[in-house]
Amino acid sequence: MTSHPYNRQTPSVRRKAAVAVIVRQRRLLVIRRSQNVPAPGKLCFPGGGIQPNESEQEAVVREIAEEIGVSCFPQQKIWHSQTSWGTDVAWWAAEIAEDAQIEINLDEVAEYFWLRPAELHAHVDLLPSNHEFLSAWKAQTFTIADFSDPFARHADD
Ligand SMILES: Nc1nc2c([nH]c(=O)n2[C@@H]2O[C@H](COP(=O)(O)OP(=O)(O)OP(=O)(O)O)[C@@H](O)[C@H]2O)c(=O)[nH]1
Repeated sequence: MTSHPYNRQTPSVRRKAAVAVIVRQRRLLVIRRSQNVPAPGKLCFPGGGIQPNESEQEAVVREIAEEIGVSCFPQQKIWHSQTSWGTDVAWWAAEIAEDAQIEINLDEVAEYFWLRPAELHAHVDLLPSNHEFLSAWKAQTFTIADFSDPFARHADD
């Protein structure tokens, strides 16, 4: 038996999740998970499980409202993966208003940051499945609009 935080899931039930990749000035909106949820203290994108009869976009909108208190606008599905613990994850590029006031829900989120992709990739607390996402982005498996060459040093960094 391993002690993986997601091992509480029944193997026969394939969970589905959707997350929001929100970019501002070449930085990604990242949350640190609270101590009350699985994988406490890990860094990841806002998002969560898709409920029955809910689309991926609807799940993104609901989870972002619940976790960081803002309206979000899913733009494009950029990637899809399956975690080592058997969850299907849909990765959505999404936007929030420039003047959106982020208010985290402390039950679920300990803090939030805007991080460059390279900073996130190197972060010791990054959720393992998000390493795979960043590696796939680096390998240009997918692209994100207005954010080409995400791992290159940039004059504004
Ligand atoms: N929120 C979030 N979940 C992610 C990311 N990457 C990733 O593999 N996941 C996986 O997606 C699944 C849903 O995450 P979650 O634990 O935030 O969802 P949730 O709050 O709805 O959990 P629950 O359905 O048990 O209440 C988990 O298996 C989680 O590990 C990410 O960047 N953000």
